[in-house]
Amino acid sequence: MSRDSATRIALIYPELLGTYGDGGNATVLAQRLRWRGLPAEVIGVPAGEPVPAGCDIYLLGGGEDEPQVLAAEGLRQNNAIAHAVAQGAVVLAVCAGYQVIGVSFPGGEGRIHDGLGLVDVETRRSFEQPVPPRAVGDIVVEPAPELALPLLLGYENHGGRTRTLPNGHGRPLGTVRKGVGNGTPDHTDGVVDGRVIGTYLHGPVLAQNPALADLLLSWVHGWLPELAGPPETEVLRQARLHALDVHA
Ligand SMILES: NC(=O)CC[C@H](N)C(=O)O
Repeated sequence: MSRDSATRIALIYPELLGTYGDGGNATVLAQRLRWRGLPAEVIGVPAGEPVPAGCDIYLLGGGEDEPQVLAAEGLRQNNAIAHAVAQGAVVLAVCAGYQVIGVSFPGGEGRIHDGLGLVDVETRRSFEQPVPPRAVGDIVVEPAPELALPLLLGYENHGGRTRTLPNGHGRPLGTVRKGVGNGTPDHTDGVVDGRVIGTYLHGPVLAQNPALADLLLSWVHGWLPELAGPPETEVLRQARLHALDVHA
């Protein structure tokens, strides 16, 4: 079911959660709507500004430890994103953003900080000894079958490891075929709970994975016309999978 009003895409605190170009996820979503003749509005929300209610999609990107703590403190103040999720909004949160939407995460100084509690995951520097090295490099994830998506490609750069709480809601985004992801013994990456997705895939992830972008958009719009490509994306995806020796 499409609608006439512009789809509103909120890009949260890009100066704190924008280190890895994840703001490109907003560009991809807006462009894939416009290519279908549907209006889109990207609303940048600078740190310290109130998060607008009533957006369709909220995007949080990756960041360094201290900016991540500041972002969580700002967002927790009235937890506008949690209210929006309760109204049906979609959230895509990457890396630091993923950690922030969870229940708790470590700051650079090692102290544990509260997250937004949108998903039942917790992040620590490690759940095992010895503490594993930082996860840096390419990551390929086989999405959970019910998502009906092709392989997800990206890169990761994080120290934290993230696990689902006992009896927590949500399921992993998928199984890691290359890389680290959540860094848990089940070799998963990310979480999906309702319309909220967290993942360790940077890239920006939606540029390399247009099918994931369209999944998020379908949660807003229902059915959407098929939209191929752009063709170079598929060429680059195949080249990357070949270089990583990962087969679909
Ligand atoms: N790339 C990131 O967003 C890093 C997240 C977090 N600061 C960590 O290192 O685990």
